Amino acid sequence: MSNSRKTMLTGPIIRKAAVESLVKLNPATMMKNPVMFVVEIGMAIVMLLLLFPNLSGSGNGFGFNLSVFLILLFTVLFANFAEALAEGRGKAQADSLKKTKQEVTANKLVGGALREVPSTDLRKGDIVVVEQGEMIPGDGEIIEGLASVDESAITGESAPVIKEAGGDFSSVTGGTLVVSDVIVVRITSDPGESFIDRMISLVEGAKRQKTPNEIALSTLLTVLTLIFLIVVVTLKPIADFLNIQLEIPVLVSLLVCLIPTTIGGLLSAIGIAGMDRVTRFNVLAMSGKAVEAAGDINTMILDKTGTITYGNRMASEFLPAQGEQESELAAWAAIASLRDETPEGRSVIEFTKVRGFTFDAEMAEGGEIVEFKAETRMSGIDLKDGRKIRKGAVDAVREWVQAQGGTIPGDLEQKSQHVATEGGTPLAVAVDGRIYGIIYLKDTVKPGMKERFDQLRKMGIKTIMCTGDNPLTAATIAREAGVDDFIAESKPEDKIAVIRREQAQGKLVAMTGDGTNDAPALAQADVGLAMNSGTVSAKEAANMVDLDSDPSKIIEVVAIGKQLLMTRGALTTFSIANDIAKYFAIIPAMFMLAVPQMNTLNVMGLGSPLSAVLSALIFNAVIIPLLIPLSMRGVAYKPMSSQRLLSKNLLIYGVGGVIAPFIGIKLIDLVVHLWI
Ligand SMILES: Nc1ncnc2c1ncn2[C@@H]1O[C@H](COP(=O)(O)OP(=O)(O)OP(=O)(O)O)[C@@H](O)[C@H]1O
Ligand SMILES: [K+]
Ligand SMILES: [Mg+2]
Repeated sequence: MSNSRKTMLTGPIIRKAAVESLVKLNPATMMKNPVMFVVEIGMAIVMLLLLFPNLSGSGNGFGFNLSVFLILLFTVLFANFAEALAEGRGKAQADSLKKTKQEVTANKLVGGALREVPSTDLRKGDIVVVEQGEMIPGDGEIIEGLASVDESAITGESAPVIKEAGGDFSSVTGGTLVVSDVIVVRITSDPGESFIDRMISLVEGAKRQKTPNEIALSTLLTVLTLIFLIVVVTLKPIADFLNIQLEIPVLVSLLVCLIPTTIGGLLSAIGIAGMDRVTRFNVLAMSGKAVEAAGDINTMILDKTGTITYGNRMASEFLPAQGEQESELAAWAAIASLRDETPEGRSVIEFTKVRGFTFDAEMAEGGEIVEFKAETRMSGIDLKDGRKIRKGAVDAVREWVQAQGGTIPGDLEQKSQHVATEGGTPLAVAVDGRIYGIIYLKDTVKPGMKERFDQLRKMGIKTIMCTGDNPLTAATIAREAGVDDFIAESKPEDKIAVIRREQAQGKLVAMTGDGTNDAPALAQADVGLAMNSGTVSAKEAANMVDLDSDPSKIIEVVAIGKQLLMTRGALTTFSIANDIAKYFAIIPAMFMLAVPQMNTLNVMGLGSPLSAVLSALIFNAVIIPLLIPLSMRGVAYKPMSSQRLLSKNLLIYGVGGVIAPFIGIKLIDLVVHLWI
């Protein structure tokens, strides 16, 4: 994983955050966080009383008021610090990304000749030539050639990757380096809209918008704050009427202790840190909403090949049909694969050679290539002499042969079933109306898949495996990997159908994809994770991009999303439970201040009424920085059902939240009482 994305909380980031927390005191900024804004106003009122002591009546003395003022100031600063710290890490990443975004000279193709232009002048649709040792000047798609590209600037992965025209590995990113060969690239983004630009603004949080969940929660917190504000403000005239003296700094302290300052101070840090965890995992989420949606996923759609299995389906056996020769089957299989650049195609040629079979490569010259398509599930070549050669999914080839009036060998079914029950993929090979036999493509389920699917099941997530393979292979792999359900012989449009079906039942669906034909499904899914190696259209349709191009990462992304939602829930519970406990410290103290005979209310045995108020206020302030590490790291997460999670968290953070202030305030009071 990238070093730049592993940015730690270093000294400079912490120092910058400290300065930022002062800058954020600006009321215009504070207003965006109503809970903390109320604290700031309270602080301003107490400051006025400090400056103009005549404004209030007798008062509890300068020392007390100064203490209240300072504690309130630190309460706001702590909250600002939490947010600045969370933002700081992103800004540091953005800085390191900006360094990679240097202007380079591009070789633009204009009217058949090359012209040198600055990369910033490139527009969508321009064609550039990039040679060995040169930086790719902008995002684009290779239209000619093949090259190995060092993408470490964005992925952090130092091993170069092969990029080539056509297919699913044709997209290149500006700022990455061509380490060998030459490619012709069609630019696909205008200046300022490139992938790196988007990455920078994402990690910088420039375009950070509150997610629907966050908005709902902050609305709730604002309403709570308003209610307490009204309660506390009306307390004053009532007390005056009863001739009970309630000092303004005490009322402000009461208010600040009652309103949900802990979660109010940490809320945005939790959200930013959640996004940050995803980024450090080398996944780019286009919005916080996408990350949260990942946490709420009910259904996950996974490809078989490359996601659940390694995906390097290799030819490993030729099974000639009855009466056919293995050598002939091998030769036709190889000729059908001569121009098939898929891993499957290459492996057929490779295997034919390994087995020592020969074939006449010249036969293919002048022929018309039939590329592999997920829709037809076949590939091959139409020879110059009129013969048509195909290899592909057994049912597809069978239909193709029958359509030409050919016959189907009696043992075809049994042989392909044999391959399928072992979890392999059978490819039938045919020339015109004659089927020569079957190629056995082997693939292996990635280790640890069963455990991961078990975890998903515990989280209550249903997994559906989609594959273009036949039902028997699909069933074997599904069983081996432990997915809940599978769809075999699926075409790209079937994925959309599955997603729509699940969504119609009110489910949130996640999927991964890389090809152009995955793009509509990626857009339809609530969480669409595209592979960085994939096509531009797939990446644009998705709301997340995995820079490491590992489709099975979707499982961890869901876990990170869940952790974000849980962290927010846990700290909200803790915060509100805390406030409840504070009543017991501060309300008796208030009345004891006014009516000393009410000493029996001092259930916590606190030193004095004034030290009780200050201790509650200090606890209220320091709990914020104490919880910063938890907000940034996220609460510990074990896969289990939402129901169990909820009750577990209510127990830990609810009960813990009620108990903690009693202990904390009591301890603080022991020290504070020495001064007051
Ligand atoms: N290069 C190829 N030439 C001919 N047929 C192929 C080739 N590659 C795959 N096939 C056949 O086409 C079917 C569909 O392939 P496709 O890659 O679309 O889906 P898949 O890899 O099986 O499923 P997924 O990638 O969704 O897990 C395969 O099961 C196989 O039978
Ligand atoms: K509070
Ligand atoms: Mg595939």
